Amino acid sequence: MAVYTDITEVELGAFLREYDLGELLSYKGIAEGTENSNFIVHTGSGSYILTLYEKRVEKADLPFFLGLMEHLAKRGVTCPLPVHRRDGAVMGELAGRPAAVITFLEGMWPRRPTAAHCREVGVALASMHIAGADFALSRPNALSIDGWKKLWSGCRERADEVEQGLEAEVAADFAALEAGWPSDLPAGVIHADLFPDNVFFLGDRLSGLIDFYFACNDAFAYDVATCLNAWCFERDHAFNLTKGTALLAGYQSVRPLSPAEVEALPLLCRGSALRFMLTRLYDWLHGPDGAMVKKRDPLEYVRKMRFHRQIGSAAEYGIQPQ
Ligand SMILES: Nc1ncnc2c1ncn2[C@@H]1O[C@H](COP(=O)(O)OP(=O)(O)OP(=O)(O)O)[C@@H](O)[C@H]1O
Ligand SMILES: N[C@@H](CCO)C(=O)O
Repeated sequence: MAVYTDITEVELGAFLREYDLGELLSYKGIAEGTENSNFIVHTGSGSYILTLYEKRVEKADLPFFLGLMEHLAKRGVTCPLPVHRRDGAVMGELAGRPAAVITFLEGMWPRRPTAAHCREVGVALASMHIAGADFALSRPNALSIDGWKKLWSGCRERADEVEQGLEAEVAADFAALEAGWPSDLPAGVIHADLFPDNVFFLGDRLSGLIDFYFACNDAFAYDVATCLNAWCFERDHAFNLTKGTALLAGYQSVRPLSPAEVEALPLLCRGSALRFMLTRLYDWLHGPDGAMVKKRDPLEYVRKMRFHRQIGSAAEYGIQPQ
């Protein structure tokens, strides 16, 4: 998170009067994250997270995101619960933004993920995929190939400012991905942004998942690909096979991947790397430059795109025969 939109104590006090949370004791902006404005709020009844939804979140999608958290929590996936207002609604408006209050999850995200963390994430991801099966709402993935193209058209001309030759490199990737992108893999509700900073641990035990604001309906194996990218590379950009093996084994201990999913994995990893490279590149070139916003490096994901281009089969990620 970040803080793009600031709020006053008076505004927040008035907003919280719509809830049954007791009096406002204190609140503070949270520096982490990039997408929305988040505050930790302490009231007479406990601690909560207040989120003001910023540019990438459509107000019309909030019932999907907030309803999904409630649905998953009821099925045993630990995640924040949206707090209902006195009138039953789960969202309101604050400082001109759609806003919601969710419960505070204990735990810390792992700054240096280990293979043990990766295994737990694999288990949690597969459990989420299964728990989402009977969620009544659906939402197409706005950041699949068409969405990538829109981002690309907004930064293509300036891509070479970030890395010489990037424009041509990405154009070639688009061609390969469009030609081979699978459309018939097992699909359902996916998290779509399950990076280490969205997974909390208490010691070695996973204590919860947060940040469902990219969740959507898409191929389950695409979510696995996103996690391989986010969890299994080292700071020197090398893929860590032990971590890949652990993540995939954890996932498959709950939901085995089909042969078609395994075969598609290298292309899905490549596509997911392009997706995160593009949102990072877009933000790199277009701001935001507001207070408490840390820009993420697009080149980290350019390196991952290059890695996946030379992968021959999913065995190189550590997939074990089931
Ligand atoms: N339910 C929660 N319980 C405890 N802390 C939370 C909770 N939700 C968010 N946070 C804190 O706020 C930070 C940012 O939250 P979140 O990841 O949802 O923001 P974001 O702007 O959507 O970020 P991202 O860049 O990951 O998309 C988290 O890293 C965590 O420190
Ligand atoms: N997880 C994303 C940012 C939030 O969507 C990234 O690291 O680029």
